[in-house]
Amino acid sequence: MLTAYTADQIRAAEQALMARLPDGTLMERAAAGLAACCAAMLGRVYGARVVLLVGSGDNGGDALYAGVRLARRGAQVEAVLAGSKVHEAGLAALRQAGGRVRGIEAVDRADLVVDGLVGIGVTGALREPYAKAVARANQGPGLVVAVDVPSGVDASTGRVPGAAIQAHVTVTMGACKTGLLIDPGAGYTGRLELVDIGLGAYLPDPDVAALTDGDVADLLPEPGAESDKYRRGVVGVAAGSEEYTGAAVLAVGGALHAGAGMVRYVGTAAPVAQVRSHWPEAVITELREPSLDGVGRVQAWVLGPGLGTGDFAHELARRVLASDVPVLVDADALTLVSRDPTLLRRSAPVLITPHAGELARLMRVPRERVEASRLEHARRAAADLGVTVLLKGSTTLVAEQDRPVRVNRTGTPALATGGTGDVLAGVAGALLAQGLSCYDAGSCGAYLHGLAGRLAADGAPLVTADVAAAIPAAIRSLS
Ligand SMILES: NC(=O)C1=CN([C@@H]2O[C@H](COP(=O)(O)OP(=O)(O)OC[C@H]3O[C@@H](n4cnc5c(N)ncnc54)[C@H](OP(=O)(O)O)[C@@H]3O)[C@@H](O)[C@H]2O)[C@@H](O)CC1
Ligand SMILES: [K+]
Repeated sequence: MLTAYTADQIRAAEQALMARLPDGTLMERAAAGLAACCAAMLGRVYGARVVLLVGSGDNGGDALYAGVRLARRGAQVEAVLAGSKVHEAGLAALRQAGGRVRGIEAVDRADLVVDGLVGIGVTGALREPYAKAVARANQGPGLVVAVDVPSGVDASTGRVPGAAIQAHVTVTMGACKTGLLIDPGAGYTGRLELVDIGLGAYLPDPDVAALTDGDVADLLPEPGAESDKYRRGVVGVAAGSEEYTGAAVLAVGGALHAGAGMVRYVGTAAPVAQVRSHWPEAVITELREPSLDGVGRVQAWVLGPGLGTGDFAHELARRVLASDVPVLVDADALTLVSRDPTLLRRSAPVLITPHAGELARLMRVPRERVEASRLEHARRAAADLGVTVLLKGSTTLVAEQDRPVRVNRTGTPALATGGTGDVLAGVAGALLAQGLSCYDAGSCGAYLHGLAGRLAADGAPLVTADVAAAIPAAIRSLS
């Protein structure tokens, strides 16, 4: 599990650790780790041109002391001092090691730019001259390594209120910061490298966490020898409509490939015909009325993809949500719920799976506000609605009250095509039916869906049906 922390949590841990160590020890450790990463990026240190962007705080200090180490190995190190003050001891050490102070034009001929403008101490949008320095470094020819956090990214939230460094690599000190995992900040981070400075024992419960292959393998249920279809979980799928038949096919496909013991599909004539021809193994009830009479037992429901938003869909949603099993609420069902919030008054668990626009509608805020502060809105929706929230996007978040928000890091831009959300709903619904909590089903579902998207795309555009088909390969790839 990759865990991440807010700036306040990091600062508290650093203070506790620093109290037990001689002055300067942590910065020395940070600089040593940073210099090693820079050397690895450069390949050959001797003769390389390294430009340090140095702000007025300790983030700049880290950059200066890393510069000292690189200068001692023969790099030509130049420091651009952007702040009103500078870490004086660090600058003196750099000068002594042969480093020079230069203007910002130095970045135009750098092999490597080390961004030490601001770290966890930033507040608000970058001021001048930092913002101009950032723009020039981003356009320059050199590789860019961010110290601790790309300057301009809020370490605690991932918000990017103005200019920000676009890093190839971010070398983060002690522990990962939340803002490096959450968009838009995650998009500025590049490859993430963690330098151990001994903070581990002083860290509290994480703010956010990202699952790894091993975590997901441990969380997924393993069908034992005695498993029958009921024990492996029966998932009900209420999706598709006369207008939208494909969503039903994709949601059922996602559920079947994610290990559901059985899928019971309910829908009207047109989607029923499609589901029947694609998935002969699905057990189908054709609906003339919005009723679940005679549908049989399920352990969880997937509700909403392509369902429509008329009276029929509303009544069917009401009946599904009146059941006493977990329900995953997606797509059109989210529209129904935002129009009629009483639908969510139930005691069994609910997992909602909105994208930013759908969450904005549910929370009655502008979409841009959700996009800019995804973490805050996912958390708030979970608390206000009393449900588990899976907020889709380039980094999908799963929020539940009093738990670290789970961030999914397996996503791929290839998945930004129509219908992939229907597959995800089926996958996560199948995991719910197999007994996973909303929190685990949502985060494992997003993880597998991302892996399957990568396998299905394999460097080329993908066909959505291939994502469902790649779920078993994604599960096999975990071990
Ligand atoms: N503590 C430790 O043990 C360890 C800490 N470590 C390192 O220290 C870093 C934290 O250092 P920090 O606390 O000095 O803050 P930091 O990120 O350098 O920024 C503060 C400066 O930024 C400025 N500034 C703020 N907002 C701004 C804006 N919008 N636009 C422009 N400027 C702005 C503000 O300037 P001022 O307003 O004072 O002019 C202030 O002086 C941390 O990320 C890690 O790299 C490691 O060595 C490990 C051990
Ligand atoms: K930085």
